[in-house]
Amino acid sequence: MEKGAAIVTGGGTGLGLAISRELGRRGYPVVIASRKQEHLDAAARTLTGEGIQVLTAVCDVRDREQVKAAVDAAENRFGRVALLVNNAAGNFVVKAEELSPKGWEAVRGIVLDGTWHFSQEVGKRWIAQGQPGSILNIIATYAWTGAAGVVHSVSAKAGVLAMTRSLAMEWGKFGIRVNALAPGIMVTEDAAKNLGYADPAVQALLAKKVPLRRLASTEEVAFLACDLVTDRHPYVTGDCWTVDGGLWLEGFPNLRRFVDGELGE
Ligand SMILES: CCCCCCCCC/C=C/C(=O)SCCNC(=O)CCNC(=O)[C@H](O)C(C)(C)COP(=O)(O)OP(=O)(O)OC[C@H]1O[C@@H](n2cnc3c(N)ncnc32)[C@H](O)[C@@H]1OP(=O)(O)O
Ligand SMILES: NC(=O)C1=CN([C@@H]2O[C@H](COP(=O)(O)OP(=O)(O)OC[C@H]3O[C@@H](n4cnc5c(N)ncnc54)[C@H](OP(=O)(O)O)[C@@H]3O)[C@@H](O)[C@H]2O)C=CC1
Repeated sequence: MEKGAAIVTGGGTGLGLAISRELGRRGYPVVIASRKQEHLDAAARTLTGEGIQVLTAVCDVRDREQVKAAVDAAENRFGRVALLVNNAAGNFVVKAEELSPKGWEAVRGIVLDGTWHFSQEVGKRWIAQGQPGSILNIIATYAWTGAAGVVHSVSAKAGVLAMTRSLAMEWGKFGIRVNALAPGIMVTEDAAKNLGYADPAVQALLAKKVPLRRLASTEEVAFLACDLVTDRHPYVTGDCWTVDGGLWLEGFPNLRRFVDGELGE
């Protein structure tokens, strides 16, 4: 039987691309949604070349109308959406006292509002259609520990974790599962640039802080993400799985020290 489609926000780059590839390998047509056509086109070429069915949707997750259009396009092309992965994010290191209202708004809008827009848009359709579904929200361990230097992202990811648990409770009776995944540090292009760890020397320092003594690959995180969002674990809902090599137990790196020039201790 044809599987419903999987929507992956931010599916053109980094972890989102790895998740899209793994879902494709598991037989799901994927809909990759993000702002930049060039990200989507490059990813679509790669995935199509690997035999995966792909639809691209140019979409800013902060804009409800664009989100609705993306879900409409997914349904028109593949009949039904079965899975949603809210992976899109924005982030940069900033001193809390210097963060501008628009900087706060940008990160909160992408992470918290974007996750809400897509979740409600697919959730209400699943309920109206009498169909089950599964949502996975990509967060970070600092959603529960807090972290210095990224107050906007921390606050938004904590909101997403609370949203995950709340929607799991409300929508369980409709057969809708809602979970979260907290990856460890991965070297993806924009994250490494925006958060200041593009330099391999900095990556080596970060790896030393991880109990498993290495950073995460997008592939290993994607594998767990796909286990959680697909029907491999049908009794898991409202939970957050961590795949970070044990880093959060040691404490997330203090990014404020990076902007204050106190790197290296
Ligand atoms: C080392 C160990 C690591 C270890 C770290 C380990 C990883 C930690 C977890 C990682 C989590 C992630 O989410 S990684 C995901 C990283 N990926 C991304 O960020 C890709 C997408 N990012 C973006 O598009 C942009 O960076 C972002 C700013 C978020 C959104 O873009 P927009 O076009 O919407 O916004 P803009 O108009 O450019 O900017 C909006 C406002 O934000 C301000 N702003 C933008 N960048 C700013 C900056 N660097 N510092 C201050 N302020 C900034 C601008 O000045 C604007 O405010 P005004 O001047 O007042 O107008
Ligand atoms: N990298 C890391 O170490 C960690 C990452 N994470 C989380 O993993 C996820 C993936 O991050 P990663 O792959 O590293 O980073 P990327 O920057 O590669 O991924 C972010 C994606 O979000 C998309 N995006 C950004 N803004 C918007 C928007 N307004 N509307 C739609 N799409 C948008 C981007 O595409 P486009 O530019 O085309 O819009 C991009 O594909 C994020 O949720 C991040 O918070 C968590 C812990 C650690």
